[in-house]
Amino acid sequence: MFNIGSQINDMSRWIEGQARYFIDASNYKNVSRFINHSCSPNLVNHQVLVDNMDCHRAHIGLYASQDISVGEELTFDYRYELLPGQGYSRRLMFPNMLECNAV
Ligand SMILES: C[S@@+](CC[C@H](N)C(=O)[O-])C[C@H]1O[C@@H](n2cnc3c(N)ncnc32)[C@H](O)[C@@H]1O
Repeated sequence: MFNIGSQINDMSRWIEGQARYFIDASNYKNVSRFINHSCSPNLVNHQVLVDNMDCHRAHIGLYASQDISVGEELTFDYRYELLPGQGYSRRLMFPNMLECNAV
């Protein structure tokens, strides 16, 4: 059996401490590169293990957090941080750009 909890904690250490992995869309990208930031987004992100249980290869999945109308812009919160055992809290992915008044 795999210990998912410890793998998730490993992932939080990358992000909180010496992050060894990041997503760079300069060479390989998908449609998610067009999604803008919002402080009140209609998408949330979760790590998703695809094909294997290796958290080093986790995908970032974007999921609707509410009903979304046809033609409505999709947005997610760029502020993102994993905390051990707590899912995610917030950290600016683009620190110079986007501040939200509400935390
Ligand atoms: C992943 S891209 C999003 C798609 C981009 N707006 C485009 O048209 O290709 C991230 C960049 O979009 C811009 N951006 C994203 N959200 C924004 C927002 N809420 N307000 C202003 N600019 C935003 C910033 O320039 C940011 O570096």
